[in-house]
Amino acid sequence: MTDSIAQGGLDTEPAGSHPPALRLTGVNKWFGANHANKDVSLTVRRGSIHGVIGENGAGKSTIMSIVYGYLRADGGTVEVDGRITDIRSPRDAIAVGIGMVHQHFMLVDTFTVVENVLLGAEGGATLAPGLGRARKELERLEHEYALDVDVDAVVGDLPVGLQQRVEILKALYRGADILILDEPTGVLTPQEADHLFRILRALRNQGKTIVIITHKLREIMDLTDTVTVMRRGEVVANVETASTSREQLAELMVGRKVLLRVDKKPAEPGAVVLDVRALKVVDPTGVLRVKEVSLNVREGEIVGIAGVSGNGQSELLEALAGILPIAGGSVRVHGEKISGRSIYNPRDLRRAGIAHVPEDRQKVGLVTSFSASECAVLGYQDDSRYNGRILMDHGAMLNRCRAQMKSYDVRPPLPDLPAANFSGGNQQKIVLAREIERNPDVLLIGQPTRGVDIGAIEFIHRRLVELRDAGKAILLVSVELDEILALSDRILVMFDGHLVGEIPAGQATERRLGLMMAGISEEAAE
Ligand SMILES: Nc1ncnc2c1ncn2[C@@H]1O[C@H](COP(=O)(O)OP(=O)(O)OP(=O)(O)O)[C@@H](O)[C@H]1O
Repeated sequence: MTDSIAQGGLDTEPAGSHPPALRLTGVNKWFGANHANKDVSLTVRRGSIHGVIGENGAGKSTIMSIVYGYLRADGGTVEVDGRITDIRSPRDAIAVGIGMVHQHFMLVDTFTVVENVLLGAEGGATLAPGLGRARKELERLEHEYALDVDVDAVVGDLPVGLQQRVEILKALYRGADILILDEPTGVLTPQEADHLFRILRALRNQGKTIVIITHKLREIMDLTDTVTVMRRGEVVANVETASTSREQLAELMVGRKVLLRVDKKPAEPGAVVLDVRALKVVDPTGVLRVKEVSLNVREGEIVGIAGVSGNGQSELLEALAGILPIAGGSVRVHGEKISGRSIYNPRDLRRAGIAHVPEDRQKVGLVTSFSASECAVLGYQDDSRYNGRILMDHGAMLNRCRAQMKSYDVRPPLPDLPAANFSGGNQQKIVLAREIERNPDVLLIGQPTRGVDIGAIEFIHRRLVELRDAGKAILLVSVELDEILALSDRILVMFDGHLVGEIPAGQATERRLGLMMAGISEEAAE
């Protein structure tokens, strides 16, 4: 390990230089017996972009929640601009110039951008005299950092990427010099992510300091100046980005070498298992989202659906999983028609051999107030293995959950912990374990590795390929082109509710897919 990688290796300050924007020294945090942050020390230079990476549950969100005053540390110091600061609440954090953009935005949908920004800020949203001044200041900030936000728009009408920029605007308006972003690209399309990075670079160039938590090594390499790597609550490295590589960071994160590509042999597809014809799906607001889509998935193949989010692929998956009603067309599994019943019931689908890993694990995949062991049998409650004659067999559920936690390396391996208390990636593993371990004939899987760390991605991808090699049919929806390219044997591209093309995996390139995803034919792009 080189000197620059040693812990605290970036901590040297030449005499006479500015103090760092942020310095943490020996910060500890316990949740009961769980030591979530162990003597965490890191330094962030003023006017730099600093990345924080680490496996799921490594303690990244916890340490940043301490900096922002959501959590109290059990020891250690936080210095802002060279001064030890006691941050007891987000209000204290804002007062010393720290802003935070969360994964789940904290905006009022029915308010305009200006109103949202003023909400909770000095004076409040209803003080009319402040409104005019605030609008001017917001317009100035919006313009200075090219945020492209209409300050009079109603927030609920804005796409996710713009809502995120409203959060940035809000933090800047409150005087943030240090901006912390927790997995900001998890919910963005690639285009939105590019825009966000341009904004972050502009902020840095104006002297702001950015701390970004992400799982994506490509983002770390493209964007950051320095990186902190965490593992199991500890800092294992503080490095200059220019002196490291994706491979080295992956190894530091996971503690072993990680395969950054999927190792798989060519598919040997068999008979058609899932056969979808002229499927139409209308969303709950009455909009036709899937427009006569036909596709099939055979035994032993992974079919990937690529597309910019919002083009109907999520609704397609949800309809096949029985969550959204089918407005037209047919779905057959092993030749037997399963659509068109009066009640389209997810339980019937499970009986037909379909398993589903939904895109939104928190809303659909789990009940976050339930324990992990309850979540591990969700949807399979009538299985005789867990269902006693009157009540659920708690012992059997615990054993099942423990076994799944072991084979999927869920941390912490505590079946009684509420699902809400697991980190995002570990929640995802709980859902995956439940659905994959059923050994389904058809697996419908949406965004399988969203928010999941690199070691777990390797694991999940390997599991999916094993399932394929065992002759199962897998339909994958992902907005991550890397993931689609790495896993799929055939790739279908969806645009505006239609399938606009099919490419065998060997012939797919990012450029070709990107054009099709944007609705541009290859001839037109030549
Ligand atoms: N409110 C809480 N109560 C109990 N344990 C918690 C709580 N919040 C976090 N933890 C635990 O603390 C540890 C660190 O979690 P944290 O969310 O900081 O991880 P992370 O590195 O941000 O993970 P991810 O990448 O999955 O978001 C985990 O073991 C987690 O289960």
